[in-house]
Amino acid sequence: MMSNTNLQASNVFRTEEVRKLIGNLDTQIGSPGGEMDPMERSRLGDRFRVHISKLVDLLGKPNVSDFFPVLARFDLQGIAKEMRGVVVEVERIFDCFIDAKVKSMAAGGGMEGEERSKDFMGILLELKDKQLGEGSTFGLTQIKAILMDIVAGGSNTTATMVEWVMTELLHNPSIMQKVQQEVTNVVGANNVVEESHVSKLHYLEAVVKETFRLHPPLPLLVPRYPSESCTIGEHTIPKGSRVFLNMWSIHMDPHVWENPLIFRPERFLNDNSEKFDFIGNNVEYLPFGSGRRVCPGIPLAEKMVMYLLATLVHTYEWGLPEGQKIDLSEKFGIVMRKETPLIAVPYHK
Ligand code: HEM
Repeated sequence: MMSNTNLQASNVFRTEEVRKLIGNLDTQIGSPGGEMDPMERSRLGDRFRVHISKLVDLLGKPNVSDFFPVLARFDLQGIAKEMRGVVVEVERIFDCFIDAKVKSMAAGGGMEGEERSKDFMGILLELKDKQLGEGSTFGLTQIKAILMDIVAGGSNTTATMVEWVMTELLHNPSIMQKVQQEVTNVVGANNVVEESHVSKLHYLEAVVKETFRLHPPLPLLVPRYPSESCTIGEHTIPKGSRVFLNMWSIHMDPHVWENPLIFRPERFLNDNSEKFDFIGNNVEYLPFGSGRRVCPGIPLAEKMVMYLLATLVHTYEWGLPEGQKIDLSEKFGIVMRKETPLIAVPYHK
């Protein structure tokens, strides 16, 4: 699903969404936005965002049952009950999306036929229909489970990272200017950013990498359970124990990073650009994890974050609402979000 060919084929959806966002922002020039039209709010996508955000919050909530499994059946904090409620809502929304996709595929896939059916949902429905051999149990339940993984793993993280990068850019106006200059040089002052420009935006890439270092989106990655007992340094890790890797702390290690608390994208330029990639080759920098559980969504996440940011900084000047200051505090959770959401004001250039 994340192959170059498939991502290329789904480019049209990303472009459509980014253009829609710009259309929306054009109506909010000079205002902090945030207030959504009630009709908009009731749309499926908005409901979906609320539920996914709640689901991610619940996943990261400290649960006494994790420490005393014998208490799990009592669900003392009501987390399991609340989670079941959210999952039912999300499943209902998936059902609507699946129905709509089945109808559109039956009708020939819409405007560009083949091309338009090449989104994730289209690929999964095709797999279901292909009957993956004797005894295959790949049905709607499995499709919904995969969608849950992909959407929960992909949407909140991507949105959170765009918000963190914009926060750092507003906090560092000279870096914002350099990014804008780079995008203008590559794209042209009067042209619109296309996804194909993204690979040429090296300074923006360094800004994104530095933001991932300072604000790793999954600060503890996903937990590991060693299948055999092992010894690391002086520590024995018993088989089956739950191991968390604290990437937040590794990304701040002064033995690895000079002045680790300073936002300095230059540390990711030139030779360091390849040394610190996203695919988990360097244990000092793992914003997407590493090994068998490395994030499978890296190619899509990289495209989306870069494309969206390049478009936002190229289309508008940005400021804060009157009298407000940037708040860089983090809110701990499975995804590390901002303590207070960023409210930024777009201005015409
Ligand atoms: C900026 C965006 C994203 C960030 C920072 C991010 C980060 C991560 C990290 C750190 C992990 C855990 C890796 C590990 O523990 O080794 C992970 C897992 C995962 N990510 Fe992402 N991710 C992003 C976007 C996406 C997207 C767009 C998708 C799907 C389209 C996705 C799907 C997943 C899935 C399914 C897993 C679980 C993999 C497994 O447990 O085997 N992610 N992600």
